[in-house]
Amino acid sequence: METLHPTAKLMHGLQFAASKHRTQLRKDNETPYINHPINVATILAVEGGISDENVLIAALLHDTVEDTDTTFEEIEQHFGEDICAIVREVTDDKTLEKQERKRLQIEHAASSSENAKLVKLADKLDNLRDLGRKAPIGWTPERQEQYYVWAKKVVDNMRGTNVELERELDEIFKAKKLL
Ligand SMILES: Nc1nc2c(ncn2[C@@H]2O[C@H](COP(=O)(O)OP(=O)(O)O)[C@@H](OP(=O)(O)OP(=O)(O)O)[C@H]2O)c(=O)[nH]1
Ligand SMILES: [Mn+2]
Repeated sequence: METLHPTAKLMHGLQFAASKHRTQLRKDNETPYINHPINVATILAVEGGISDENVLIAALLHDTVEDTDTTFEEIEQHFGEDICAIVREVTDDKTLEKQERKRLQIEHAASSSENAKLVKLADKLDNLRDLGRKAPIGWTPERQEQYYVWAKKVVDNMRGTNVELERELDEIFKAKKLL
């Protein structure tokens, strides 16, 4: 793995994530799940101006452990400990109650590494954009509103990380009268 050049490593991340998420759809029940990790990495590169491949690859892999059978050992084996550390930081512990998981995201956001904050900001931005386009099946307007309110609390604990991404997030919060 270490011998791969940066673009090859990026392509491997894309392929690994696509393979792991291959059977999954987003909660709109029509979009292939992999679109989301691709969006998160693209937001970082194109909108956030991030060129650090470790961050972009971590973005591609960010939901593999949380939402598929992927283990951190596998990530470390294939992509090394730096990328694995970022993925670890942005992975929720799914054995916890949902309320506790949501609370911990707000808390952990503040003490996260800069790289993990970047991935988390882009993750929130893509999820909020998705929500604005088409809500997940079964989400009531109240549930949608709650997601915006919670996402803002997470984002508020990561301010000062990336001007462009925070500006995009703030436009969304302003439109929802949360800012
Ligand atoms: N807006 C939106 N979200 C969808 C869709 N499909 C899947 N998701 C995922 O749903 C998660 C948010 O749903 P919740 O009910 O709040 O959380 P949960 O899945 O962890 O229980 C996000 O997970 P996450 O990536 O782990 O992010 P986050 O929970 O840290 O924000 C998001 O990626 C979709 O079509 N639209
Ligand atoms: Mn995600």
